[in-house]
Amino acid sequence: MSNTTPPLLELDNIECRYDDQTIFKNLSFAIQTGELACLLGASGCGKTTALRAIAGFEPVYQGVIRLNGNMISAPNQLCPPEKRQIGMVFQDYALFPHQTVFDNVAFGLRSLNKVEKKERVEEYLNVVGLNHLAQRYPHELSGGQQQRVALARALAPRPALILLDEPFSNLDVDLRERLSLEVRDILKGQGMTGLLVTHDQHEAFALGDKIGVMRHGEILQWDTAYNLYHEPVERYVADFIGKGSFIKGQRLGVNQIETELGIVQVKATTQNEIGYTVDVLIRPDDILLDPAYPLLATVKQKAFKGSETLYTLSLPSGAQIFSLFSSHQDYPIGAQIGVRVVAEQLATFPAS
Ligand SMILES: Nc1ncnc2c1ncn2[C@@H]1O[C@H](COP(=O)(O)OP(=O)(O)OP(=O)(O)O)[C@@H](O)[C@H]1O
Repeated sequence: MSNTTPPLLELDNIECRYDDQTIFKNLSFAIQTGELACLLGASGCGKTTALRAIAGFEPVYQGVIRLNGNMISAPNQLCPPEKRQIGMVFQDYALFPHQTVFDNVAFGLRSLNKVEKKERVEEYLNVVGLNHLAQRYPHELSGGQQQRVALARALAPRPALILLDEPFSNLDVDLRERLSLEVRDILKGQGMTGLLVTHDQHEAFALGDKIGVMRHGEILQWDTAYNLYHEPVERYVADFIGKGSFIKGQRLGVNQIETELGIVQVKATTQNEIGYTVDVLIRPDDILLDPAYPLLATVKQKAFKGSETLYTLSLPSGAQIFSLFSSHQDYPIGAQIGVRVVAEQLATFPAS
């Protein structure tokens, strides 16, 4: 999408507070039409507060929030939540327990007549694949089905934006991953723009086109899952996203580092001068098993993951790295195996 397209949602230097506690200052990001974005961060970093400010449940003390170019929040100016054209899906589903699935989805459709309402509810129950359960009550549904009803209810009024607040965290791990991919397909199928907040990176990876990693009310990196994983701009992001470890190296050139794993290619940076020691981020998938390679690593731990096994390997210096090998390549603890780096453009950080 061209940079000149105005974003559907724009947060411009937002500040939110609870009494005298500032949760964030100068929070800025934008979401383009049709994009699914995600705020990812540890508990307490301010994700839900940001979502509530966008929904109109929290005032802003500085900055402006715009939806479709229109100001919806500014200091002392708050467009009411029900007038924002924003749908919400909550962690606890928030379905009305004494209403059927049909009536739950019909909740936001008061402006439609009976026939239109029936058509609209059926359309969105169809979208989430639950038309056959229209007359059930929430307690007669599984957690995944309840969350699909909540999604249908949020989508039925055809909002401009949908906000999802940790929507899968009450579900078991398998279902969580399956449902997040399913919800992504549903939202993409509807051309919907969405913002998810979560502390679960797998959920964020499954759903988000763009992910903002937050810490203490600040977005450290707003990027694709691939870039957050392979090209983190901050050490915190490197640690927070995925598995990995750091090994020491000496800079030979702008994009070459000498390490005990050999000379590795890194992203060009002017961060450190030639000869300086840096920390190189090594992800498990950067390491290849190569029996012919002279560098031997010792197996310290192994965790069977089904199709792959995650090995913790110790290098001659004592530094530890992780590596994912096919589960057919089975090595006992204590075995010595040849390994080498296969990745290019590894990320480096000032030595700790
Ligand atoms: N209503 C409130 N009154 C006062 N402080 C609050 C209120 N809601 C949240 N906070 C505080 O604001 C900070 C940010 O909370 P927020 O819920 O936005 O974080 P979060 O990243 O969504 O965390 P979690 O993942 O645990 O939901 C926390 O320190 C929290 O204790």
